[in-house]
Amino acid sequence: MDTLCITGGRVLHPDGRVREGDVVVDREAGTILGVGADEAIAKHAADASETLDATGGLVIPGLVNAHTHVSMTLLRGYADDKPLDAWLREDVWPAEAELTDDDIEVGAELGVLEMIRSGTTTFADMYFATDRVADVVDRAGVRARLGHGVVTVGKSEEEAIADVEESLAVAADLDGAADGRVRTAFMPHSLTTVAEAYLREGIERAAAEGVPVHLHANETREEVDPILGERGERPLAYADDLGALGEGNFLAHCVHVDDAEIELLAETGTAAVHCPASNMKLASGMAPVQRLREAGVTVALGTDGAASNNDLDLFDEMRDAAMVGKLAADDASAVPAEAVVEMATAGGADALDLPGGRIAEGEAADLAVVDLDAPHLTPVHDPVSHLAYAVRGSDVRHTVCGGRVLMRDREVLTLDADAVQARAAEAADDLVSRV
Ligand SMILES: N[C@@H](CCSC[C@H]1O[C@@H](n2cnc3c(=O)[nH]cnc32)[C@H](O)[C@@H]1O)C(=O)O
Ligand SMILES: [Zn+2]
Repeated sequence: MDTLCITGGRVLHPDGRVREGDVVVDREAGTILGVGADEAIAKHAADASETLDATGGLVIPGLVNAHTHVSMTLLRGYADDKPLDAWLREDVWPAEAELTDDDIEVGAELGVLEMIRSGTTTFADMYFATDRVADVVDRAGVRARLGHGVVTVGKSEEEAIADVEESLAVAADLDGAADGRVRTAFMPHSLTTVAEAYLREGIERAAAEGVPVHLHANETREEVDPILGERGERPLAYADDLGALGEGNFLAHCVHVDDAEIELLAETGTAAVHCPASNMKLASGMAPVQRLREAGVTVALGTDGAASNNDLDLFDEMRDAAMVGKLAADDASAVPAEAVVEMATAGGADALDLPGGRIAEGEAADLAVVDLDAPHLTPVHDPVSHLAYAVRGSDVRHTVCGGRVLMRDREVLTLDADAVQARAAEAADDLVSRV
């Protein structure tokens, strides 16, 4: 059998425990054959076609970045220190109006490169030129749920309809691309940037095709108040009425949600993607992560775009989520280390309804090996604590997705890192000069 064996390290199991052992992967199926230290595993390890050394390291599920705009890497550091509305209208949207499809592809390459180098194997992306992002996912070997973001405010009826149609068409056409590693969703930007008629029709048609829905929701007070004022109902009651809540659907942010809205998410099986760095940087607010989890809502983590973060390192998100979660709950025991690790792994895979997120027999072989042999990670009282509070993306030694090694000893094998960086820097300079 064609196997990959990750040997000599410790393994993070789905129950949150860490044990010494090897992970054996069926490279053809892309799934995990076995985990542990018994004789059968040892025999597999001896016969492996390919081996990754995890000595002194910790094998974890590949991380899941459940909300980003990956090509926004080109706008990293372009506009900082503004609230969401002004940031979008004054800086981001004018720059995005100048983006070419080639720019989007180059930005996606840069973002995916950064994610592979920090142990992320799976992401959800809302942007445009989605076919170009899908090409990058294909080449780079990662997994993604992709969609075309719809905005109708400020557009003619014709343009608005075209945007909705594009999002539905992209969801139908790209689903299953990259040998099934690309899945799709219908992605209206938010409840305030897409007019009701378009939301209603688009969501209904997506649901009829079994296509999931992803949007920004309850991110800022400025977004909640108009809905409350004009409709006399909370945004998630409106979202429910539109059919946007349900199993397989996932909402970014959920910062300003009240108890009834949390209950709605839980009842309908809608997942929330917490983006703590973006929420802090744009001063959007603090999401009630502890309360969401206690209510039984699936909570995942997202970086949001690199222009509001400003990186795509999920280890930062884990740390930020734990820190701001405690502050928001006024309770140091809220959002503990094991919770953020779960959110970045199994929670993300569940929210996106994609394989991965758990190291166990039969699961997708999406893995990262974290090197624990570093001054900032010494001593190791509790590896899970380190994952949440001390590990950085640059501590990731190897990254594997679907049984394929994407990074070995910090060398990315599927993308030419130097060329990607050079192309992206040039494209970003060009872009800014056109704005
Ligand atoms: N087809 C749309 C594009 C929507 S893509 C998704 C959009 O979300 C924007 N975005 C990035 N981060 C955030 C955020 O935190 N909240 C809301 N929007 C964001 C991003 O810049 C991009 O314009 C159009 O023609 O404008
Ligand atoms: Zn976003």
